[in-house]
Amino acid sequence: MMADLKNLTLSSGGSSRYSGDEQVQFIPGGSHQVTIRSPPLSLHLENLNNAVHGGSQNNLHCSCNGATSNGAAVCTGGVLARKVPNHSGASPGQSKRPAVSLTHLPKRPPVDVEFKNLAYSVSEGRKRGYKTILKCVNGKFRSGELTAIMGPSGAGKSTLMNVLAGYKTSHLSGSVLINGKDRNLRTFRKMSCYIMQDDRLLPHLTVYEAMTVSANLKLGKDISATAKKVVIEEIIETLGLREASNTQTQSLSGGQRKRLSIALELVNNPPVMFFDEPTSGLDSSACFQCLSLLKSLSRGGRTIICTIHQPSARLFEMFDHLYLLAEGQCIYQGNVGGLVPFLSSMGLDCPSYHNPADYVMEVACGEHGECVHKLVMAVNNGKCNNYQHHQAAIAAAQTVSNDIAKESPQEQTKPEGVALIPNGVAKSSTGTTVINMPVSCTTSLLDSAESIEQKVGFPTNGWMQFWILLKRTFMSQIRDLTLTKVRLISHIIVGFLIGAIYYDIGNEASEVMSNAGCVFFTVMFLMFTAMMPTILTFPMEMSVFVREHLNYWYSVKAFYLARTLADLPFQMMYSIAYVMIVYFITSQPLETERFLMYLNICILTSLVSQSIGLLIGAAMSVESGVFIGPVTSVPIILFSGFFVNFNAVPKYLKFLSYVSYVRYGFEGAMISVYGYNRAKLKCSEYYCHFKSPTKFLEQMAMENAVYWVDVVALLGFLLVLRVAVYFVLKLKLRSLR
Ligand SMILES: Nc1ncnc2c1ncn2[C@@H]1O[C@H](COP(=O)(O)OP(=O)(O)OP(=O)(O)O)[C@@H](O)[C@H]1O
Repeated sequence: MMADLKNLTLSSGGSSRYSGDEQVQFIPGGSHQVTIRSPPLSLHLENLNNAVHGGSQNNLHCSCNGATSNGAAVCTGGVLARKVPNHSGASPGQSKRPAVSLTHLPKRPPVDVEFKNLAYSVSEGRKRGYKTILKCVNGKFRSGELTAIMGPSGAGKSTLMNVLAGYKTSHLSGSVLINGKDRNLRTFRKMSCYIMQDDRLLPHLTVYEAMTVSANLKLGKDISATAKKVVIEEIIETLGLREASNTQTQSLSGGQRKRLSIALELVNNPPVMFFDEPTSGLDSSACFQCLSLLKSLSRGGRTIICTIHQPSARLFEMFDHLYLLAEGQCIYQGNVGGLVPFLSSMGLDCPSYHNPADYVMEVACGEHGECVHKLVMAVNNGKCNNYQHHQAAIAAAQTVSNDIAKESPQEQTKPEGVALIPNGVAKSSTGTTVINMPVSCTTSLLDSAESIEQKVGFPTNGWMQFWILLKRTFMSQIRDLTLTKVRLISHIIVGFLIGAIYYDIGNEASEVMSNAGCVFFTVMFLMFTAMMPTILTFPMEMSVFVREHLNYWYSVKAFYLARTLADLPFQMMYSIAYVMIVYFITSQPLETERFLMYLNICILTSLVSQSIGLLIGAAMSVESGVFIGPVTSVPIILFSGFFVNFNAVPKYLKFLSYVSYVRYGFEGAMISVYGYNRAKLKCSEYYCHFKSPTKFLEQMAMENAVYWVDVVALLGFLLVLRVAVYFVLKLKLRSLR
């Protein structure tokens, strides 16, 4: 079908106002039908062409020939045929949706990123020393350009991008210059963003809620709520997320997730945007849309840098600038069009009809001989200097326009069954391919008069960050079925089950051992139900935290405090539900004081367990955590005082009893029900050895135990573990550098 499209040439003409009703249908060979929504005439030709085809691969020069009349031109076999009106409900008098453009984003200056003699190594252990990943590379990524960093697997693409984004700072030599000046990492991190390959989003927030959190955190309190709303609306509209704005992120498609990731970062209008493999996991149509969006962003004056593996010829041509790496060295840098001539000049002729991106990857992998060294030398000797400047950059600098692809007003009147995707291609149920042209193109996003020097620090103060994150975490928890409803229900069901098993034994002298088992099970149950879900869920929250923190949304402190506090009421609710059911069904002493003591110790035990879950979740992956969590619990349980009497533990192992927090939980719970001179128990058998609760406590080696000591010990564990988690988070962030 693309071959047929090559002959289609529409030339510009008509009135100066885009009616929103025009469409040209093209039927090559009669089997396919392409509907091209016409753009406003003010649209830059190149942008238009790029947005539709990502370059000139098919030599399709689209402009609007007669497209201003209320009709459609139908081409059969490449010949324009009769125009038919777009009758999909648009009446002449119908009010049109105004073209939406990003006019309300904060003004930012254009930023060029340059690097000189950049070398980066990683330690491979004491014996093996350092491995050099980047070997003295130089380059410059300009504003207004869409730059691709390409190279074979392991060439150092991600490393170069991480270094430029400021995510890797140790074992680094050389310099990174921002608009010709040495990079100040803190200010640079504020003016750039990094969109990772895997879209790390909180699953239970809707698109709009996620955008609101981003705007509240990134725009600060100087901007009013109304202004923030305008920014959010604009971005949602512009990135084609309007229909999904009330959809939870877990239900978004791959392309929508990618666009949301971009939208979240676009809120404060960063002049530099890094993308790690933005097209991975997307189908060819979504890849095209994604790159069209990136290209549009670059045309707004931004510096867009992305790593990409092996783009199709169509996608490859969408890039303005190419930076090729092989074995940690640069083998080409310059505009995309210059690649083939450069390789030719080096005796490497790309065959006709061969994707240059494929060819250069073969070259970089050594499939055409050992030529990497030769290319590196040529680049170092300035042989690619002729291919440095790209027409697009110059055009962008002149127009400084934001031509982010937009839904055309026609979308309001789109035929049923046609899924329109802004700035891209959509398939209708009838097999018609619809290409949406951008309609908004005239907004300056970047202000070169702005200084790149900015205030250091987060956009919002610590308390505000804490408050926003607290609300967000709370909302996420409430909506998380597994985390809240299923946990609550399981606590209630198990509570009744245990109640049924140990029914009415709390005041029975002949059942004291069974009752101790009931108390011990309570502590164990609360321990595992608090720890394991945390081990499973916290790593996912961590990945979102890492992305947002590294993109300078908020501090570690604010995140951690909010996460810790948001969890408290839920954890307490589960424990209260379980303890209330079991306590009363099993007929434990009906004294308020004892009940509150029992409940208090159970809640504390569950909070300590949860802290261990946080520690494990913060320090390691889910796979390791689900093994380490239960395994480390074994000695803790063993020395709890239920299986082995404290007095029976060998002296050299006694310290393990002191570090077993379950011991304090179990001891405190036992004292709550049997301590404090509880009256003699009733005996319904001929002889009951433990009629006196004190005697039973002696048997359990708990006669000298003090309830408040257990409480203080558990509080101590809680405090130490929570502080430890904070430092593990900090260390984790440091280890990423
Ligand atoms: N911490 C590390 N320790 C040892 N080697 C490392 C470390 N980080 C990266 N490397 C190595 O550095 C090289 C470059 O890695 P990088 O991830 O930058 O490659 P890449 O070009 O992005 O590859 P891919 O396309 O497969 O993602 C690889 O050989 C990798 O094994």
